[in-house]
Amino acid sequence: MTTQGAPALPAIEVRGLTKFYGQHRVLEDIDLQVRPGEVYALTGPNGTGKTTLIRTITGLAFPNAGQVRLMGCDVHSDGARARAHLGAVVEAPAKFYPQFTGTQNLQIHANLAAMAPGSKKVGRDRLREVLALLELTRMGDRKVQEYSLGQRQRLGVASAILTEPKVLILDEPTSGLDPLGIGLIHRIVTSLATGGCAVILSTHHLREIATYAHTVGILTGGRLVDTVDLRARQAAYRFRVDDPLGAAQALEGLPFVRKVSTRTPYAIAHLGGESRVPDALAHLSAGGIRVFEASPDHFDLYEYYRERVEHA
Ligand SMILES: Nc1ncnc2c1ncn2[C@@H]1O[C@H](COP(=O)(O)OP(=O)(O)OP(=O)(O)O)[C@@H](O)[C@H]1O
Repeated sequence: MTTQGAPALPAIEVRGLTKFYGQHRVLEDIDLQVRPGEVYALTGPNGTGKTTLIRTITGLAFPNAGQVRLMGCDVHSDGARARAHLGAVVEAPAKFYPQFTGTQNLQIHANLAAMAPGSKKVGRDRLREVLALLELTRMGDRKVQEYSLGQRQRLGVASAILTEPKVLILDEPTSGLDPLGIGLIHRIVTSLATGGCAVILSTHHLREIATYAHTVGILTGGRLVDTVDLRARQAAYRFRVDDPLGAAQALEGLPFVRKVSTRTPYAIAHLGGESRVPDALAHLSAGGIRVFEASPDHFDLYEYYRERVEHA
């Protein structure tokens, strides 16, 4: 993700999105932005609107109010140009022609993608490359009807990344995958984001997502009730001390301390990084605070989510 100089413009921009099914409001005034290189995980209880939001962001469903822009193009009024930047799996597992092989299905997808304005041609090398990336080389010449659920799921991700999109949107990409398959998807998503791709994925796998997403959006009852910046949360350290309030006062205002709070018997400080821990300890000692323990204050996304959803 871009961290220096002017922040990159959002690759995905959702403003004031509201959607009804009949009288039922499924999405209410959703705003979100995802920058190039950012992984945004969308989570929330069953039936709260994640798939509807993803369908609307990808242009498959129309909102009653609001706007979605992909790389600056409106996905509903300028759909072909907006989707030229997009790779997506919106229904899991993705739909394929069961009587054709995995390679043939990817070729069909590549041919359709080539019709989009400004698209580049996908060669056979790229087909082989994505099959290898998703560990499907051995299955490439087999009919999709012979694929397991997990293999079909991986073929869906292969088709989504085939054209090297700038925006990748995946609805529950790891459902039905075994632990190694889940790890594989995470590695692929991370590597695409490192290359500048903006990613939205919906998931119920909170503990895994906490290890590599940058941002988590919590959707309940069709409202985005919280947006959690995971990197900011994970920069916290806790100090077990004899006087948590005194420790917080000693740390507050130091140039490398971004935020301080207390949770007896701890003072929690958001530092610029691990290298600042000795500096913090020196200041605590100079302030007459006795420190018994210093450690990273791991953010428990699952616990946070539970509280947030229960009190939404
Ligand atoms: N085509 C439709 N017509 C009418 N109601 C719909 C339609 N699709 C979804 N809904 C309703 O919209 C709400 C949100 O559904 P959605 O599938 O977006 O939830 P979700 O958060 O993705 O759920 P899950 O975690 O179970 O996949 C639900 O109440 C659902 O019944």
